[in-house]
Amino acid sequence: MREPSDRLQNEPFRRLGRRREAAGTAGEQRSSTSLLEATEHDLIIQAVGVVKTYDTGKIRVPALRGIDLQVRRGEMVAVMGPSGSGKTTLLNCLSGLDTVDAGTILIAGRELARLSDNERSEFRSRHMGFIFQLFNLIPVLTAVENVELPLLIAGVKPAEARRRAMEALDQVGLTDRAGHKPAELSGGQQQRVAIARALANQPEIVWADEPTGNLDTQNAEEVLALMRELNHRNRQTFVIVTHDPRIGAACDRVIRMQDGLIVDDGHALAE
Ligand SMILES: Nc1ncnc2c1ncn2[C@@H]1O[C@H](COP(=O)(O)OP(=O)(O)OP(=O)(O)O)[C@@H](O)[C@H]1O
Repeated sequence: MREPSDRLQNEPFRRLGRRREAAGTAGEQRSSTSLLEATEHDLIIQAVGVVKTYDTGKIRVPALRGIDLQVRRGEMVAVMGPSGSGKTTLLNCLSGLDTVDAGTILIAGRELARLSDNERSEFRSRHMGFIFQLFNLIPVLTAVENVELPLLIAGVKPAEARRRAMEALDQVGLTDRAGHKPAELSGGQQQRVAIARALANQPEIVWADEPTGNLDTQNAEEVLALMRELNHRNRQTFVIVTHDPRIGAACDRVIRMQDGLIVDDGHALAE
């Protein structure tokens, strides 16, 4: 899992380490504590100087213009900001779905950019879960088949994949809908299946891009409550891109973006 040799390899991360040493405290406590109290092991996301520019041939769009960010294990953070401010790009870059032009990103101590495509995919399937606005369920498969598919692809034996998929459906309260296809489920139920799929491999970190964007108010509230409960119960880290202020209010902190920059990392009060 974690490769100590991958960690703290460059100066910005070493500086961060020294700041924490100077603070001299270990930290199992969450939220109101500042980053200075976090141990290196506590930080599941460390990003320094991340730059991403889309080059469409005709125009160059500077989507991320120098992002520094740290997220602690078990935190639930919202990424908010105006349309086009770079939220989805940030999520895609942090999770290794997209490449960056400059800067360094460590996830659970690993620098994904240094891995081969296969290693990166394997790392993602072992350590990360993804939840998208449009659920991205496969229509011809039942709920349980949708949940177990990534496990089968990751090489988990069928019986074990089915057991874990049913357990994940149980966690999201959908055991009785395991045999239903997506079209036979409500939008909120479909998103809960997608959450079960994201959780089935027990990832350390869950990335969600507008998870309630396609849901009515009641379903959105249920999905939010579910994510919060799972975050508390399993101590999984959630990074949620959202326009929904209720999600922001329910998270441990809100990271605000504007024009490709983080203009507020939500730690101002704590530091
Ligand atoms: N594949 C792409 N090619 C070119 N430009 C892109 C691409 N993807 C995003 N962009 C541009 O990069 C900038 C950041 O986009 P991004 O989708 O990250 O913003 P966002 O904050 O998630 O927006 P929204 O809230 O509308 O989803 C925008 O100016 C967008 O037009």
